[in-house]
Amino acid sequence: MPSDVNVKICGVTRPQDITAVVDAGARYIGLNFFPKSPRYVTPEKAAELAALTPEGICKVALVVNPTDAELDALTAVVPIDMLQLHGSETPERVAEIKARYGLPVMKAVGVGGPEDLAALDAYGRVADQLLVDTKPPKGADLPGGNGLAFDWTLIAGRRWPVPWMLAGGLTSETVAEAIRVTGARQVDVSSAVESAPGVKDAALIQGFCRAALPD
Ligand SMILES: O=C(O)c1ccccc1NCC(=O)[C@H](O)[C@H](O)COP(=O)(O)O
Repeated sequence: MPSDVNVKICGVTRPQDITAVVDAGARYIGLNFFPKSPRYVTPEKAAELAALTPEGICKVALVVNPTDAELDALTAVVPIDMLQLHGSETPERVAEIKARYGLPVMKAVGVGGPEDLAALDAYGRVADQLLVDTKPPKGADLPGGNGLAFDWTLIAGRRWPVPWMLAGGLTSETVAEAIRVTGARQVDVSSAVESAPGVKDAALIQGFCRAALPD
């Protein structure tokens, strides 16, 4: 197991989730501002969670095709460290948001097949990080957080000029293999560390991080 793996626990909603993330050794938390998500938090709730998050844990704001007004309102209230764009934002919009807010931007790209790999190369030239996630199935309610994995061999050996994070259906049973196949140094999880949609489970978070992080 590589010694420099980082874990992102996405979709924290309660103070005890922050404690679980810290105790498990994860380095990122995802604050979900997508209203249709069971992990959605208001900016006010997110500000409370951010205040409980120690230095050294990266606070990532997850948004989907946000307007400038939405980002203005969010960043005025929540002290975030990174924006995660999880919609159909173009590379030009990514650059625009980076310039306007002066925050690092992680662009999520859905992978379903080899036809999706060119987008990773394009966003890898403008975003600060990539989130390599599973492309949502047709008709899915959510653009992410579906608990579905993609074929990791599609990205085996591929590299981009920016750090990247593997996501999509990872579990404590599969994350070590996913890291081995893809060479990922950062991994992201939401569904598999929940006891119910939107309810993070400390034991599952611990188990996932134990499986992903070196001894
Ligand atoms: O998690 C959500 O509900 C969500 C909703 C809308 C856009 C993105 C969303 N999640 C993005 C993430 O970064 C997830 O952690 C990632 O897609 C992996 O989720 P999972 O497959 O459930 O581990």
